[in-house]
Amino acid sequence: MKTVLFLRSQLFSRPHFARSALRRYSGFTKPFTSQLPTIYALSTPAHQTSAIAIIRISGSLCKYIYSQLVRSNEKPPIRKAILRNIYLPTSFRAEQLHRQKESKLLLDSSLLLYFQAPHSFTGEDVLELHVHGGKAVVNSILKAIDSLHDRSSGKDIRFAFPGDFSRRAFQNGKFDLTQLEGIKDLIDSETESQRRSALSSFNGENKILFENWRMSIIENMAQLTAIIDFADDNSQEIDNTDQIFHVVENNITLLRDEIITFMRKVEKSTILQDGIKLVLLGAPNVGKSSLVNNLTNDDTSIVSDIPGTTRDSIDAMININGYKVIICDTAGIREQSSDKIEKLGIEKARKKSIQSDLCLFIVDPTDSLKLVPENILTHVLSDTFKDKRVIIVVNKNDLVSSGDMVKVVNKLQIKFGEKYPIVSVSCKTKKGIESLIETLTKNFKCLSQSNVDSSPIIVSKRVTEILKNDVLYGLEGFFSSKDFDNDIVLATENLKYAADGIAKITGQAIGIEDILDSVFSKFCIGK
Ligand SMILES: Nc1nc2c(ncn2[C@@H]2O[C@H](COP(=O)(O)OP(=O)(O)OP(=O)(O)O)[C@@H](O)[C@H]2O)c(=O)[nH]1
Repeated sequence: MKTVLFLRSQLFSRPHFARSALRRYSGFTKPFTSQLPTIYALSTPAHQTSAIAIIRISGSLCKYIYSQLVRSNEKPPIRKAILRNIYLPTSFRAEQLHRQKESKLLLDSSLLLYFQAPHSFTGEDVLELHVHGGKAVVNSILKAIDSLHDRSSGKDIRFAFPGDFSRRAFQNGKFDLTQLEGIKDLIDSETESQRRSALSSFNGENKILFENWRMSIIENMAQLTAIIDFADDNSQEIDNTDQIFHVVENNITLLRDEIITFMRKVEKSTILQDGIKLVLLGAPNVGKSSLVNNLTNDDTSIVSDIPGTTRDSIDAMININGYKVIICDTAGIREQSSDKIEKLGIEKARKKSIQSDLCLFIVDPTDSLKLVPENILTHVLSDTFKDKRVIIVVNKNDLVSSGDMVKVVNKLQIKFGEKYPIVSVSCKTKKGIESLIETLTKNFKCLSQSNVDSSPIIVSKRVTEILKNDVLYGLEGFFSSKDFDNDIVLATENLKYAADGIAKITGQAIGIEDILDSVFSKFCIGK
């Protein structure tokens, strides 16, 4: 019976911290973080001059700070922007008075916004100062807030640590960890596709999904626990133990498959964060560097009519139609090269093209005899290139007639078959560049999405590791209990391991301080 009690207590008594931390703050009690110091930080980039800079303050001393800075006993209006003069606070002024003769030292005239707990990002009182973005203005106001710290009179005010505001939002149940990581990803997004893929975490879609998974595991654990209960209770019999186990097994199989599909989607989407590796390959002088420059709108590569100008691979991070792309211009591959450095460059070009996600093979149609050099044909048709995405780009279409272009395309189709799309462009006139970008975008979509309709999903490395090492590990452990004659206790233990894993992801687990430290240390100050 001991086992049953153990399982039940594990099953039905949720971690106290998790329950209290995630319970939506009702507004009738103080925020869970009310005992913590009031924090402040510059929430816009530091050490930069801008029209406006935003200083954010969160905690129970917001109103006090407000009254000291505006030198008024009025209450700040809630969620209403107001223009106020900001002065050096009295405490600070006292030590400065011998230098400054004015009775009120004006620091700035700023827009102020006050959010009353719990209706703020952190769940605490929050005061935002939209000050003029000069370094001196910002520094003087930060110093002024700092001067109000006086622990002896209970005025505990300190500069925020990285991720402090988000941590409080989590502690007050405003967001779960996946949502906060989503906000971080959203802020870090450099391209449109990254922004879109951060949304599933940010808008709470993933949170709901993970919670459903956890509830499903717990429900199945409950069914198994019932078997243990009945088995121990001699007065009742349970004949269909195997049947119940079978139902649970089916449920867990479906869940495991769902999690694996989710992880595949995430894996595909990571390419959006890392950048799609696009390599340009071709004989010397076909226009590789010109194409890089056309796609980047920049002079990233040196363009010259001397064959072999690019002797090494050049990487550049560019944004093509909302996708982060690491474009690599390589040394032109030619059969005979006596130059040692050029030879090394050619070898590197081959390697880079093998490691790429997508390869653009550029050809020059003006010399149909040298259209596809033998060594390049062998390379592209080799086994290492078997599953590679390749687009054949016929450059310099301004130099050939449309009739000749048809012949060139036919010739390419004979050599490569119908496997690769062929796009004709001119880096000189820009004709066809739009259509090439369209073809590229279609390929980027396929590379980053499991199917065209599904949106890419980005979750943190922390989440994928827990899904793999805890959740799937626990579920696999459940299946292995079959080898032990459907050992129900072992099966339930494994399911619990998986459920606890999900609790770690969302932040519902006991002893999550370490997890919190690791998550929020990656945030910036002021976030
Ligand atoms: N007419 C015309 N000339 C082009 C076009 N694209 C490139 N060129 C010219 O072709 C020459 C070679 O261009 P690059 O871009 O340096 O060629 P590359 O393939 O990078 O050359 P390597 O560095 O030798 O491998 C330059 O003189 C370019 O101006 C085009 O579309 N039309």
